Amino acid sequence: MITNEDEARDWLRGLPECDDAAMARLGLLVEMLAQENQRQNLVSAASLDQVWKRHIVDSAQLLPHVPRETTLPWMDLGTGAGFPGLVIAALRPECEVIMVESRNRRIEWLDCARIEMGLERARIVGSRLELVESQPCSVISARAFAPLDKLLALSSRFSTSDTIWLLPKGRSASQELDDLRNWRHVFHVEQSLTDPQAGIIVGKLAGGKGKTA
Ligand SMILES: C[S@@+](CC[C@H](N)C(=O)[O-])C[C@H]1O[C@@H](n2cnc3c(N)ncnc32)[C@H](O)[C@@H]1O
Repeated sequence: MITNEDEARDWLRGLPECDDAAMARLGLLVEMLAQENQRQNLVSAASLDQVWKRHIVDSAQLLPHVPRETTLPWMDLGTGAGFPGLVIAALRPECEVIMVESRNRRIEWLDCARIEMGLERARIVGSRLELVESQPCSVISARAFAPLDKLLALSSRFSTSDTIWLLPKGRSASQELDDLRNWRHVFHVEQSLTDPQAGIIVGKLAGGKGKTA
């Protein structure tokens, strides 16, 4: 278990994706986030003191659940301050990472951070998710975006039967799975990949799109 910022950075350096350039991109993100947080409330002040552990590692821990050969796009829903989308893009800059965000100031921040970090293949889609054109994605992630049933209803149209859904839910993970209603029989949690400690729900939708709620 990671207890402090040094351990968080050490954990990151252990990832196969985390070379010096990736670490530099993440360092830049942390610096820019601290500055921008004085202008707009991107993350809580308390979590900014532990930004490597609470946000960077919390985002990066999704990567080991995606086989390296997976052909992306990776779509991140409600990216907000950049989590997990910007962290994934910093660690896999060769991949197309699509970040969907609806709030104007956050869209501006995400685009500015993307440019400063040199993430040419990452894309910010500044729109409500409901209005985004459908396209199949290999990975769909969402942190603190919506309860599971609503999240699946909003975004199943981006899923195929191979799409890996990565949903960091923390302590509410098992409760959210218990509360699944409309999607209970089509959303399959890949038990072998479920990490109860981190509270990440890893799953697939049977037949791609499930039942519309
Ligand atoms: C609680 S924040 C979480 C941000 C980030 N994923 C994180 O974990 O730090 C949820 C974000 O989703 C965005 N959002 C909410 N509803 C949305 C929608 N329908 N389409 C796109 N973005 C949305 C909000 O503007 C906000 O930035």
